[in-house]
Amino acid sequence: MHTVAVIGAGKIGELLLSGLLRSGWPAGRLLATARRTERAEELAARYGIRVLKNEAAVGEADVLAVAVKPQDAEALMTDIGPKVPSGKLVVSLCAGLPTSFFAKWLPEATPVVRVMTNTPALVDQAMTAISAGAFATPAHLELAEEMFAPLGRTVRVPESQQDAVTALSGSGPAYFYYLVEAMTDAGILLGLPRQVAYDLIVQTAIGSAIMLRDSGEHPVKLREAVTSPAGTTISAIRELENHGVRAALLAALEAARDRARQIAEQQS
Ligand SMILES: NC(=O)C1=CN([C@@H]2O[C@H](COP(=O)(O)OP(=O)(O)OC[C@H]3O[C@@H](n4cnc5c(N)ncnc54)[C@H](O)[C@@H]3O)[C@@H](O)[C@H]2O)C=CC1
Ligand SMILES: O=C(O)[C@@H]1CCC=N1
Repeated sequence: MHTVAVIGAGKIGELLLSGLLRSGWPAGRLLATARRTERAEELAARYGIRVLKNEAAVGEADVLAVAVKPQDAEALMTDIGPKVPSGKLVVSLCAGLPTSFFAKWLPEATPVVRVMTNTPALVDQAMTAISAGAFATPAHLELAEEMFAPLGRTVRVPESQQDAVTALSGSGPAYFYYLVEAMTDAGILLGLPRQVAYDLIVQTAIGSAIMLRDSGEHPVKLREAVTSPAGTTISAIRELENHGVRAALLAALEAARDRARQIAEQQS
């Protein structure tokens, strides 16, 4: 079994650590690094893992899961890149950054796998897309899948699609939470107590999501089944169309994809 070091264990790094532990990955095979001492102590106490300095972790682990903000990746790689022994696998969780970004600092031919996961990893329902960089072999992709499969679903995509994936599923949970927040407000507008409105919409979201996953039906069919002639739903749909909600979603995801590209340009 491989030893994985989560380099920069913030929100996403902690999701990976906790997911691996829930899946039975031995604590002795997990390492983490953190910038602040209090954070290091917190992680060690919470998960019973060793939290080391970056240099010690990169020396000891076989797999380096880089989970710092993209804006912190250059400083991190300048620091640790020359100290990474050859033969390690680097798994980047960073939005925007191509695998070629990391090659600049790593020993020649170090395999890099780029992944984009999302926060439902906390409940083992993540969507993780995995791409091979130049030197990553099928065995490296399998190892990355072994790490992320316990957190939810995994899919392989060409690296050229990762910015779109980031816009769609990486940021995706935020759009659904935004929708729930806005629909709860709508319930308040219609006179419902906040908690009642919230409970109604959360259960409706869960039920709708499970139907999307399990029914095998296209979302258009599922929506048509709710939309009665001259009924209530079509009145709401007309307003969504009048307010350009579909066009807003297209523009929003394009903006997220463009921001991922911009992050890469700013860091290169
Ligand atoms: N939050 C999200 O939903 C998602 C985030 N990501 C990606 O995951 C990465 C991390 O994001 P978050 O966890 O949200 O950020 P975060 O800020 O919570 O975590 C990053 C951690 O890295 C630490 N760090 C920075 N430089 C370091 C260094 N030189 N040595 C050791 N530790 C260092 C920071 O102290 C922090 O704890 C980002 O690249 C982001 O693009 C990917 C998918 C989803
Ligand atoms: O907002 C961000 O940049 C990160 C990447 C995907 C989700 N959160």
